[in-house]
Amino acid sequence: MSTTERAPQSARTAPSRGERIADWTDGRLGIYNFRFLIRKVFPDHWSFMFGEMALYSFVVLILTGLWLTMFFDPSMTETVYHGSHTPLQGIPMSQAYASTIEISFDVRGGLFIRQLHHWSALIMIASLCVHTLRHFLTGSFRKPRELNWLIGFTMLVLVTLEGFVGYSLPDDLLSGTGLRIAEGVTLAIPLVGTYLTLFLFGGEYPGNDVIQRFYSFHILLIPGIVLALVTVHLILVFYHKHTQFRGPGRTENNVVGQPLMPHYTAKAGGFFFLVFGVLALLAGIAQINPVWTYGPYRADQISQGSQPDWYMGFLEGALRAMPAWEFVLPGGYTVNLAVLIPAVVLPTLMMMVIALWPFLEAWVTNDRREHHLLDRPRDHPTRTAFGISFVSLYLVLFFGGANDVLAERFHLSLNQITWAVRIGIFLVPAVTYVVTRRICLGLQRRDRDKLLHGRETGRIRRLPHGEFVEVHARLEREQEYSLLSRDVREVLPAPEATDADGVPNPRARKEMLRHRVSRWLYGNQIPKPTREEMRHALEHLEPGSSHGQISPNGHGPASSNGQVSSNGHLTAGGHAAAGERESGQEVH
Ligand code: HEM
Ligand code: HEM
Repeated sequence: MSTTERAPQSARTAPSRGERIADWTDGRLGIYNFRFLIRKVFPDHWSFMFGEMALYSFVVLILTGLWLTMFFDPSMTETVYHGSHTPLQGIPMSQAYASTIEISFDVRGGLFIRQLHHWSALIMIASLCVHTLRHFLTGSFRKPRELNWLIGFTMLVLVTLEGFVGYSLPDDLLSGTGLRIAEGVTLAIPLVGTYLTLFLFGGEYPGNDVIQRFYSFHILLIPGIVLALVTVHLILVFYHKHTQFRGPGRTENNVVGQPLMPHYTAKAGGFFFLVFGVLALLAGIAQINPVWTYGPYRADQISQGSQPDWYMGFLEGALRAMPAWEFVLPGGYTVNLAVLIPAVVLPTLMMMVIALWPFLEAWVTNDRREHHLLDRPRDHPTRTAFGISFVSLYLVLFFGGANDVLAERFHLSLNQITWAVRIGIFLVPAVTYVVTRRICLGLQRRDRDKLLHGRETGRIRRLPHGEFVEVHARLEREQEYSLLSRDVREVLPAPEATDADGVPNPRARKEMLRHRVSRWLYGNQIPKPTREEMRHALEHLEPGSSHGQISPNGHGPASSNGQVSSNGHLTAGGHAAAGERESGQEVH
């Protein structure tokens, strides 16, 4: 029985308008059940902002794209230009091109919105590349995020395609040149190439349909799929919770950061306007895709010196570097290696490597644990070296795509540049791989050194026999803890060819392969100092300044900037509680 007496009707205050609205909405949508989201915790790290940048650019793309649909006419029907841009007066062109010129010169704010749309596309794809690289280098793709990695990867491919389809729409000379290449590449795909070309172009190139078809893909199909995938992607980020870098108070079982309301929402909101502002500034002052200078597409002309958008540069470079190889199969079927290898096989291989890497790593390590703590790139020298050498290959191909511009600007021979690119494709990634790996191992060695020999204090001490030495002090406990908590993977043991009874091991070949790949990934690492080594080292080091104690269970001191853990508790003194993931238990 309740002992609380009901307040008289007159003493109860009437619910405010806000409460009434909240009550009404809750009655229909059950929003009160989602109140736990308010305490959802987001860790803080600058590298997490690239995903947000991509997201905000996507929002700008949708808004500006909607606006452009009101003025753009995706028709290839020929018209004669009579608008306000005098150099094009009286020139026959498609309505798509004429409407793009009209958007640029006659629609109020048109050029700004077109440029905003284009700049957002460039920045979105650039942020996505950095976003992908950061996930790769920190190992955030490991269990349970493999599926989210695949979803992200699909979006990367789709958004790149969306960009290409987008800048094909204005039907100017540059877009037509790109479309001509796309047609050649589609035709070179064995078996299905001709059918695909027919589907895209509706007949002999350039046909009358391609712009109309690309338009449907561009404004409906691709953005629709990307929007759906982004939603699932973000729901999964919420569901898995964010990863975080190792540090005091951070474990595989908690998330330390700031809650969604009000901190994260305020920060994310501010960041949206920052991204929007920078994009608007670029659109306002930096010219992009001046289609009126290229002229309308004509099949007997190609655009000279103009370049595709940056994200297509690597494909163009691969095509330009490839020798003109082809052979004819019995029956008269020509296999065009000059196009097939650089534009189909190479990008497919590159994409497969990105998409399947998480599964390769999981298979090699036989690791079925969940990972919520991120690796520092140096702690995985082989993975990091592989990722950076991949980027270097991308860059070589990218510069190869600009071989004509480079030749003209630097007064070099086009053939020499092409040969440099051909050699560079093999040499640069190999050298980058070796150098990056050595740098990572060097950094690991430096970390070990800092742990065992402390940090330099800048204070010189004179010993009784006259020698001068610099005093080394113990690292700060937080840093010491972060360095010591590094996850060192073991190389899988080589399998025995036979068991104790001499029976051959049927899985020996598979296990040997696994052993070799794991040796490649995890072999030759710099070991962490052992407990004994640390104890010995600390006896000789001056005690450093400390902001906390390393707890006996090795969790280290909690962070001291007033952060909360996933269970939303803020512990006394502003220290974060290392609660169990979502369970609300405290470990400390
Ligand atoms: C990831 C999303 C998107 C990307 C990467 C993208 C990219 C592009 C690019 C690079 C262009 C060429 C712009 C230029 O003329 O210089 C373009 C044109 C266009 N886009 Fe998008 N876009 C995206 C989404 C959308 C959406 C959602 C819509 C409509 C709802 C849209 C509508 C248009 C229209 C109408 C044009 C032709 C007008 C023009 O060329 O100025 N876009 N897009
Ligand atoms: C339209 C494209 C994309 C958008 C809007 C997007 C957005 C985001 C955002 C806002 C986050 C949370 C913040 C962060 O960790 O950076 C995130 C996390 C994540 N993204 Fe993406 N992303 C996209 C594409 C990709 C791509 C291309 C990949 C990888 C191939 C990827 C893999 C991931 C993973 C694995 C996470 C979870 C990481 C963690 O919890 O630390 N995403 N994404």
